[in-house]
Amino acid sequence: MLKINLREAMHFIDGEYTAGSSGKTFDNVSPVTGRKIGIVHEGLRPEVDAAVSAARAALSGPWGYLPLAERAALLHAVADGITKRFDDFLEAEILDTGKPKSLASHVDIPRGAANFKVFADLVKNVPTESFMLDTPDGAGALNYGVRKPKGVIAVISPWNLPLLLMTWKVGPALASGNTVVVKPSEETPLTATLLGEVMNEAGIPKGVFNVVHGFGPDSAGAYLTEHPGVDAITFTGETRTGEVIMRSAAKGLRQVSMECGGKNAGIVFADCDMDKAIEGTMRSVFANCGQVCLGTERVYVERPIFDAFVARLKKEAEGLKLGAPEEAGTSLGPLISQEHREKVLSYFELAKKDGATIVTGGGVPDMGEELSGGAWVEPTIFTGLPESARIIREEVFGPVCHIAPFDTEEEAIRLANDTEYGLASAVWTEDLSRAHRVGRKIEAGIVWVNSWFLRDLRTAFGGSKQSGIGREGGVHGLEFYSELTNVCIKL
Ligand SMILES: NC(=O)c1ccc[n+]([C@@H]2O[C@H](COP(=O)([O-])OP(=O)(O)OC[C@H]3O[C@@H](n4cnc5c(N)ncnc54)[C@H](O)[C@@H]3O)[C@@H](O)[C@H]2O)c1
Ligand SMILES: O=C/C=C/C=C(\O)C(=O)O
Repeated sequence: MLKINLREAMHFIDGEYTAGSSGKTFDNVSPVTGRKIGIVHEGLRPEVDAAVSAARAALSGPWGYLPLAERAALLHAVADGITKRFDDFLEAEILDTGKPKSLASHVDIPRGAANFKVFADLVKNVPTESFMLDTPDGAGALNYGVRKPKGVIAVISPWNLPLLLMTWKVGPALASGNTVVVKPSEETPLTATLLGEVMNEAGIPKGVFNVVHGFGPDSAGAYLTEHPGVDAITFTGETRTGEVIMRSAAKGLRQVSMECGGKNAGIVFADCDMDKAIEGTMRSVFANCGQVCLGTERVYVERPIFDAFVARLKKEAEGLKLGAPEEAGTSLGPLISQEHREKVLSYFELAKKDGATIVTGGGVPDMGEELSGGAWVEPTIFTGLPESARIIREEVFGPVCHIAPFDTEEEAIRLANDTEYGLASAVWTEDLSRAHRVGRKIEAGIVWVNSWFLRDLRTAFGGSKQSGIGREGGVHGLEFYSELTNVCIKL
């Protein structure tokens, strides 16, 4: 089935794969073994120029004239194409990330398809506003809103859920009639590359979907976000990168959507269902080796159940099976890279220096000869740190949490909110009134009660404070990806 070569990731520009003209490449390295698995062509200004030109031209080509129902049907064909090529996407995603096959096949790839279906359906069914205005002559005027595409959208995406997070933006952008230039993370180029093939197979006109590979600064990412031919930028990644991109977007007053970092709290009340709280907290701390922006890095547990909770989480964490993606029973893969492992391990060292109690983990596991070059770390739990410790304040993005006790509901809310981030939170309680009370008081874009990462794509998604700007998902995504014109007709 696979026509493209996963060992040589090319740009996808104007419906064609191309190595570009920069002549520069970089290595794609397996996080599982540390070995080179292929090369990636690096895009510089000429490649970005070509992709943006193709995307601009496509706006006034057949894509620009398609009736909405046909555009939606094409996006369904893209979703079906992903599903048909499920194994190819799985292979590509696993090669890049090293995540367990079970995780990628249940979360990443199905969501890649869903992100096209949901927004294709939504765009057909969302109304726009309409107001009748009284006028002195008594005849009145009719106002109604018309949604139009914004134009060329730059999509800058990260490495942790590469297909899921890229299509989460490309789906609504295309559903709204835009064209896109995607700059996937340099760590994970493959599923975006493969998507080009699916776009062609589905019949998406050339130039509508483009991919340029490369890094951020002085590379494809910076050149794309600075490009005057880009009308809006949607970004997922670190808060500090978001700041740089906002500066680029200021030139020409281009709109941004920012989905950035988090330092999310889990709050476990003594009245919780302990089994649910343990299962959910395990996932929220360790899923994808802790590399989920919505993940819990701070757990606050009501004092009467603190010791029991810590003991159970430790037991579960020690039962996780680290291993290669295809190995049966693997529940935890490696981190994305050696560089990221250095960062995570440096936080472990800081925690130890600050006097943390190591409940479990805290180091590098022995994975045997074959996997010794991979970016492995032990699932880790700390307790006993003051709230001022850096590992409690800064996003680590690894398989680690700190657990602290609390005594009152007010204290738990204060602790959860005591952060410069505001992305997500998970609250564990069987008390319905408390769930509502606490849910509203958490300063975050998303609060889950008795669940985590339970996604309904019609809902608003995004972060408050330094976790982001704006909301995507459902109609909120369509707001960002379209330009609303009010037509006022004097009757
Ligand atoms: N809020 C969310 O929905 C969400 C989702 C996933 C990840 N994240 C966050 O993403 C981070 C992890 O991802 P990452 O390490 O890939 O983030 P990152 O900010 O390092 O990189 C994200 C993307 O930005 C590009 N980039 C970097 N510098 C750039 C520049 N100057 N100009 C243009 N592009 C540039 C990168 O090449 C990459 O494609 C974490 O902070 C995590 O919390 C947030
Ligand atoms: O790592 C962050 C996960 C983000 C998830 C989404 O953007 C989503 O589920 O739409």
